[in-house]
Amino acid sequence: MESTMKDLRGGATVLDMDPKSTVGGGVEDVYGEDCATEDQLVTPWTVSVASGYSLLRDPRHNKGLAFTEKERDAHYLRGLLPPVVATQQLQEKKLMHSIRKYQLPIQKYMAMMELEERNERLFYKLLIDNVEELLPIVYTPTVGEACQKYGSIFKRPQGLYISLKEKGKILDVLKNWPERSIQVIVVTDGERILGLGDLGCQGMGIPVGKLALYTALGGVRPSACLPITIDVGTNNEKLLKDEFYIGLRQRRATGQEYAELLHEFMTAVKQNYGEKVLIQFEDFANHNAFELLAKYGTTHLVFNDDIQGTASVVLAGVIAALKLLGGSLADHTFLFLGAGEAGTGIAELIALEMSKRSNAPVEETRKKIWLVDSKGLIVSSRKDSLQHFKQPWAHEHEPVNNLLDAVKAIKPTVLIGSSGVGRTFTKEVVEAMASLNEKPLILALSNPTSQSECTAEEAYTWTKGKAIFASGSPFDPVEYEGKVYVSGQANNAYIFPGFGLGLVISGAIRVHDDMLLAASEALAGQVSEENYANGLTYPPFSNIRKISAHIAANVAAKAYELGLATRLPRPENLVKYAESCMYSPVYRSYR
Ligand SMILES: O=C([O-])CC(=O)C(=O)O
Ligand SMILES: [Mg+2]
Repeated sequence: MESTMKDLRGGATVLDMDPKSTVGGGVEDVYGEDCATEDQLVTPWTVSVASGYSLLRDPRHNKGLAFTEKERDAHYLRGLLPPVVATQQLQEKKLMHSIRKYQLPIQKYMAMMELEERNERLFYKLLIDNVEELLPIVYTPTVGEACQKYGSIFKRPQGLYISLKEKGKILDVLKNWPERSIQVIVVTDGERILGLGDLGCQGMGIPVGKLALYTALGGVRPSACLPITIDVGTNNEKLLKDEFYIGLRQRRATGQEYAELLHEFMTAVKQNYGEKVLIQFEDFANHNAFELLAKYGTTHLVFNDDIQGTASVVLAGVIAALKLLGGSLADHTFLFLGAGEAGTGIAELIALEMSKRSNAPVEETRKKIWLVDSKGLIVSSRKDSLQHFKQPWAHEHEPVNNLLDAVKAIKPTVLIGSSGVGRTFTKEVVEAMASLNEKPLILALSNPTSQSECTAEEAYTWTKGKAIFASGSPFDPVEYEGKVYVSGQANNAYIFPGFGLGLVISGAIRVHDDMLLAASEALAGQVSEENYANGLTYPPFSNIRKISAHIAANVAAKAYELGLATRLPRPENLVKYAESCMYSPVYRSYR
């Protein structure tokens, strides 16, 4: 490869990245990015940038003060930067210092988004090195607030907007995106953003946040990630009346009009990116979420994070919790508050795992699992009026019309909140769980924090420290009677980055339920004795890249076993292979 080439006519510069460079980079970094993408990369090492000035404004390549003297000479940067040359470590220190000075999480969020727009590698360096501190900023819960305020926060487009106006032209819209070799798309239609409801076009914050985690936690390179918001209108009256609303000002299209737009989108994605691009559905309302997954699950590589990702992370926590609770999976009785995507998705995956472990048909194992919705316990006498996804859970029982009575009647060992409605695990409900169980397992999954079924403090104080508790949004440690309780975060962020990486590195063409079980087993396997000793059923996020590599390896192994993997030959050591494929945010040096 030639060293730096310059087109003297326009002062243009060609960034010829040194694949063996160790100056701020490393062999692992450079080869790492390549191996996950071999057959899809169209722009390998050489990238044209118009001038030194535009190099500084290109977030993918900008290094700010970290450009070396040699690079400043070679790439027309002389005089465009102050004299000092800083290391990436120093830049990181400076930025963390200034982010920590902000009082409000939303200010930190905006500072992080600005950084992503200015210097992508530095953004990921911060996020990876400070994951426990910054995850609640770029992701749940702050991302929820960011979506609510997206109209005023929004500065530059961070993904693709496909609205009803683009009907008939979606393929052309996809071609407007600058990157060609996309591996993961996260798409929302904004109808059920976390537990915050219909935020229409402002839901874009969610695919952007999820994909930042794909890169930081799962190592999928940023240029292979594409956030998409499909705008079919919104039924949120407040947004419809807001003069600054950024989306289509109409009520949601439904029925055939909706289905046709989604179908055009799904077809265009496959046509433009091939059949190995992963399409992750995120925060769709129940009816569309189930329908899209069923409709496209057999023709596309699709994954619904709220149904399948949440199910896999909760199953992992339950498997891990068996060490603390005792008994086998089938010895436990589960009660859910919420029978939507998350609730029924989790219930089905637990029933499936129970069936595999105890060699019983899934129709039998489902009977260990009960769901409560807004009308009370789901029982057989309600069957005819139930939506199809609730019907498998309509067991024989007399009607029970509230959660507290359901707890008393069913006597669950595990209570799971997935309703999207906050403060529904009342003191009476939690106390009832504690009176029934030596160690009640209580999972308050709804997001963001305002929608959590109860707080960590409530769970520990109301059970007098007996509960094993985890929540979808993070809570600080709680002190109760002189002891500190640290709760786990049962959030699909543990699963989807590694799960997606596993699909990508194996070249999988379909998602299979057994891959979800494989991901759960891998995550549960990462909980250490020390974590258990602290009452934790999830490992800390500080180890997430190692965790993701294990999840990816298990998922890829399952893809090979099921004949769904296309990348051959199968690497022998899949954990090592997954690790070697992960994006590193360390700067590259330019010759
Ligand atoms: O985004 C999160 O934190 C988890 C999730 O998918 C949801 O709540 O919809
Ligand atoms: Mg979600």
